[in-house]
Amino acid sequence: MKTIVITGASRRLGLYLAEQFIAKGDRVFAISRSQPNEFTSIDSPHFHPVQIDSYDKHGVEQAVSAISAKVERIDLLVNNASVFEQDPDNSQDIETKFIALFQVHMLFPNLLTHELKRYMFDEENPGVLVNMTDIYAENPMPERSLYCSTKAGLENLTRSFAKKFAPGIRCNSIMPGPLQFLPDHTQEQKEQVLKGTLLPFEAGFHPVFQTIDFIMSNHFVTGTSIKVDGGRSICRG
Ligand SMILES: NC(=O)C1=CN([C@@H]2O[C@H](COP(=O)(O)OP(=O)(O)OC[C@H]3O[C@@H](n4cnc5c(N)ncnc54)[C@H](OP(=O)(O)O)[C@@H]3O)[C@@H](O)[C@H]2O)C=CC1
Ligand SMILES: Nc1nc2c(c(=O)[nH]1)N=C([C@H](O)[C@@H](O)CO)CN2
Repeated sequence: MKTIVITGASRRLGLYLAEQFIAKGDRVFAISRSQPNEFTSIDSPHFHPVQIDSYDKHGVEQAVSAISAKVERIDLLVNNASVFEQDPDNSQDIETKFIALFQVHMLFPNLLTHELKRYMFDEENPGVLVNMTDIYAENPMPERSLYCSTKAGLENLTRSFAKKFAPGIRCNSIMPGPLQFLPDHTQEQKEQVLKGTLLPFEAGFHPVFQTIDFIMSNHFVTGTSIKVDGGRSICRG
């Protein structure tokens, strides 16, 4: 049984990963700001919801307090929480929005990783860190510059972590493409995205689970990023 910590676990990819690892027989600490109904249907003594107030320093303290009381070893930390928002129309709102995105995409993952690394660091059996970034970290959408730049920051942090923590922790990122649209995506937006994707379909979340499984099983992979994007990153203009 492995011990897995996932942030942003209340819905979509985070929830999917939690369910998959529980189904595999692993122990999961699901960090989220809310306790969705779906959590009650995960009927396992190895499922541990960890509720936090927000993705900031206080939230890290809440998560670490709950997790450290129950673990001696963490095999995988997935920094998954994310805010997918357009840039504000009003430049006066940039500071507030930028700080919020920085907190979720960079500060929280950084602080949480540093607080939990003592449970992951083992030169004989390195723990694994996976940061969820985005293909748009490399080739940004100008209308989402705050989102893209903070995801790019998480990309860079991942490489720093790989250098800092080797050989005791292996640190990598996953850059997804269109996994699953959000409810507020219009049909036109969806068609636009898939038209610019070599494999033009919503992949769903399983390809990310498969990629994490690969990263965990391959002991010579660290400091890199794996695109799971249907070829969108070489196709989008
Ligand atoms: N879905 C896709 O097609 C793609 C996804 N990705 C990346 O993959 C990861 C998972 O994607 P997906 O499941 O769609 O992510 P979501 O947009 O569904 O958000 C995931 C989690 O992030 C937290 N979150 C969302 N909005 C906010 C907010 N405004 N303030 C604070 N926390 C928030 C929530 O955590 P909580 O549970 O605590 O509420 C939520 O469960 C993300 O890092 C995303 O950037 C990248 C490219 C494509
Ligand atoms: N936190 C999120 N980040 C991203 C999402 C999402 O739903 N939540 N979705 C994308 C996809 O690119 C989607 O918009 C289809 O293009 C990017 N990041």
